[in-house]
Amino acid sequence: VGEGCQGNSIVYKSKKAERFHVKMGGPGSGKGTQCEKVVAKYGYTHLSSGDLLRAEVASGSERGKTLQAIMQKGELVPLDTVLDMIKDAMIAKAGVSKGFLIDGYPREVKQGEEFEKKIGAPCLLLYIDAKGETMVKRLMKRGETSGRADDNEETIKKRLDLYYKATEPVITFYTSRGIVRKIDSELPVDEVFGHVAKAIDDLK
Ligand SMILES: Nc1ccn([C@@H]2O[C@H](COP(=O)(O)OP(=O)(O)OP(=O)(O)O)[C@@H](O)[C@H]2O)c(=O)n1
Ligand SMILES: Nc1nc2c(ncn2[C@@H]2O[C@H](COP(=O)(O)OP(=O)(O)O)[C@@H](O)[C@H]2O)c(=O)[nH]1
Ligand SMILES: [Mg+2]
Repeated sequence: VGEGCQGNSIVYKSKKAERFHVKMGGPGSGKGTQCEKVVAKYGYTHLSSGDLLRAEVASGSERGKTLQAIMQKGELVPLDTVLDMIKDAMIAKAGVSKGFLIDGYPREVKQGEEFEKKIGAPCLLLYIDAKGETMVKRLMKRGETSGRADDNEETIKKRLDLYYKATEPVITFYTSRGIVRKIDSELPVDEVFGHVAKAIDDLK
């Protein structure tokens, strides 16, 4: 789609001057919560790779069954599957979107490289940072009502391990490009959002 700029949230800028923001951070750090607020204020299109995958599972398709087994174990779905879903969702909105907010992708450095080859380079990565113990506490609480098969103690531990091993290096990768804004997510939701909004406004 485009060319341009930088990702735990990443903002991409395309040839058409659309913007692509990427939001990253560990499971339960508050990405989804902050994305909703960004959508309300800036009107960007929110693409959560996890939500796209869960929609495929909910459809009951054969592919969804395979995905569910991977997600229940807290492992990563193959790169091409997620990238194709994001790309299709972006193409569907390309004409009408003010910009894209990509949540929970890339999960590993290789995914980031493929995203740039097929879609474009981001110009802002919002890194929503919370402590491991905070993320576990939030996810256990969310699990009381989320109905998500992966919000249980055993899978949460695996998701966190994989986050530190595979996903944190993505942040290091984009830090070297100077597009990362680290946001402290231990603060109350509205204060976190104040910092998120400032990072986005600073791009303008
Ligand atoms: N790019 C992605 C996004 C998600 N997943 C799979 O979907 C699960 C849930 O992803 P997501 O909804 O992004 O959850 P988390 O970031 O772990 O937590 P949260 O919903 O709280 O953001 C992951 O554990 C993983 O199995 C994946 O493989 N690749
Ligand atoms: N105390 C507190 N809780 C939060 C904050 N952000 C999110 N949460 C809660 O933490 C849980 C995980 O948040 P979510 O947005 O789903 O995180 P994600 O996994 O990164 O997408 C939810 O139950 C939220 O209500 C925050 O800034 N402060
Ligand atoms: Mg989420």
